Amino acid sequence: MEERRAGGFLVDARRRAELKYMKDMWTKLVRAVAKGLMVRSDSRQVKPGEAFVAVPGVGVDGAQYIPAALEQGAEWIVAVPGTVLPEGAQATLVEHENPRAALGSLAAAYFKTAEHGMHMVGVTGTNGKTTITYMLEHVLSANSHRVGVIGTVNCRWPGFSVDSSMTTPDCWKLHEIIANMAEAGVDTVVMEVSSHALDQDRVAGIAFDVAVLTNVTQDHLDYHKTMDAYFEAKARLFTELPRQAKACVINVDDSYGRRLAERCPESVTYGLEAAHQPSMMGQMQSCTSCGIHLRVEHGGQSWEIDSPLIGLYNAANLLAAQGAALALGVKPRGLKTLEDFHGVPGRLQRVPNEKGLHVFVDYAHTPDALENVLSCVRDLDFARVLAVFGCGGNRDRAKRPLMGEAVCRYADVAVLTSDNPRFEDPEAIMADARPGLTGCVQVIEKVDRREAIAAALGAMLPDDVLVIAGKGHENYQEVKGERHHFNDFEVVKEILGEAVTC
Ligand SMILES: CC(=O)N[C@H]1[C@@H](OP(=O)(O)OP(=O)(O)OC[C@H]2O[C@@H](n3ccc(=O)[nH]c3=O)[C@H](O)[C@@H]2O)O[C@H](CO)[C@@H](O)[C@@H]1O[C@H](C)C(=O)N[C@@H](C)C(=O)N[C@H](CCC(=O)O)C(=O)O
Ligand SMILES: Nc1ncnc2c1ncn2[C@@H]1O[C@H](COP(=O)(O)OP(=O)(O)OP(=O)(O)O)[C@@H](O)[C@H]1O
Ligand SMILES: N[C@H](CCC[C@H](N)C(=O)O)C(=O)O
Repeated sequence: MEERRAGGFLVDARRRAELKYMKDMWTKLVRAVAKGLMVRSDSRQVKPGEAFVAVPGVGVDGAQYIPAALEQGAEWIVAVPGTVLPEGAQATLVEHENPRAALGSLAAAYFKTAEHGMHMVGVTGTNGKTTITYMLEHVLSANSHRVGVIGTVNCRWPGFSVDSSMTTPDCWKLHEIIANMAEAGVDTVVMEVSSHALDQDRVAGIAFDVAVLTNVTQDHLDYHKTMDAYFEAKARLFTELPRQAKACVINVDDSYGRRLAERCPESVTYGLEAAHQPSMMGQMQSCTSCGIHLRVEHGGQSWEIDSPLIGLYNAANLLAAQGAALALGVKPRGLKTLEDFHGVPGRLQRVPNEKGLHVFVDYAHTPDALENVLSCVRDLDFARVLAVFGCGGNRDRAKRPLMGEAVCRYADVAVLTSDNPRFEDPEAIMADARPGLTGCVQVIEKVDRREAIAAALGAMLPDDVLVIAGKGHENYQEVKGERHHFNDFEVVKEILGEAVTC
């Protein structure tokens, strides 16, 4: 047998022939998919003649469903090297080191993703993704782009909107949405890219023109285990070919942002702190309950933005949106349209009421977000700060006491309750958060979220402010796999005995 040394390994002729065969089969499969062959990653959906990609899942290995896919009539199986099809199987096996990435390539071939010629913008980071996508949609639409948005709240384009169940949809679905957007005449897609999605190659097959990093603070350690692994998942959007974006917009006020910027020397770096020498520098002229007045310097030019949004973190979000818009060719004078941007549903959204109470609904569900939103209202002209919060079940347990600490630091009254307990015991989740509340001025605990909101409203005095955190736009409470209708905004209005008008 002929043997040759290659890259330090012994490669025999048979293996080389096998590799060539696999490459040919892969090319044949991609061609067939480009012509309309359907690909499934769920065996239950396979129809005769189709292809099945066996994805090594987080919970279960898709390879165990190969026999089921064959029974359903799959004629192509894509699986990791070393997979053996059951005896007598008629299907063609195509080996791929990374079936999730293979699924992305096949989806791109099926939906002709690269041919649409759309601008693709990906926004990642622990907090601020949704806010920035809304800002970008606003400024780009005002500058003659036809924008489609994919994110936590919904997936939308002019004349169409559907609620989301995930921040970043599964790979095949994502390519399908992009194809639908192209058909509807969208020229720019602005999407949130979660760390889960990056880790699971849900954005495989998509070439980003612009990538934005907002910040990396504690969340999702149940999944990523360490902050470093969490950061590396996010970094894939910026540094890993072929996902690598052409223009990178990075927040260097954040320490992980600074780390990422070192790996992306050409990036637009933004920040509010001169010490970090951002290429796009924001200088706060004022930040009050009336809004933000921001001066921006970039590329030898400077301009000012007067935004009705409140909170220092929104100044950072405005910088991110501007950096991405500039990268897409918007001129500084076109950025002025951000002054008419009035906010995102469920993000520091006021609940107007006849009693004149200062009540806000917000989506803060991480320690950093709570810190940001509560410090923001603390600095405004209210008397006491009251905060209702809970921690999500089947998510990062380690963030729970830290969320409590963040609330304790800024709230005079902390109201601990439930927020999507999922498959966990809500009382046990509250017990995890409780240690963070030691030393709080006043703590109220109510496992039932409606009762918690009622208690907080009942404890309010006229000049107080109440932030109901964690659910934002969500209209459900998820318990044991079931979503029960629940919306903080509506619940406040119901408790106050008022009709919901917006
Ligand atoms: C924990 C997690 O992230 N799970 C994601 C993961 O699922 P998985 O790998 O565990 O899939 P699995 O259920 O084990 O199945 C493995 C494979 O076997 C296949 N299968 C399964 C059963 C069967 O009979 N036949 C069959 O072929 C499945 O179709 C799958 O391809 O891969 C799936 C496909 O992409 C995702 O839908 C799924 O997201 C679940 C639903 C989820 O809730 N994820 C959350 C945590 C999430 O991703 N959240 C982020 C937002 C985070 C944030 O920033 O706040 C998001 O982007 O939404
Ligand atoms: N730049 C920011 N830095 C820190 N906190 C922020 C920032 N922007 C928004 N927040 C806080 O985080 C909450 C969630 O904001 P947003 O929905 O924009 O983030 P997200 O990254 O999309 O969150 P998710 O990944 O859970 O969908 C807001 O309600 C606010 O409390
Ligand atoms: N995308 C986030 C949303 C959390 C929202 C909050 N209400 C919760 O349930 O913890 C997650 O799935 O972790």
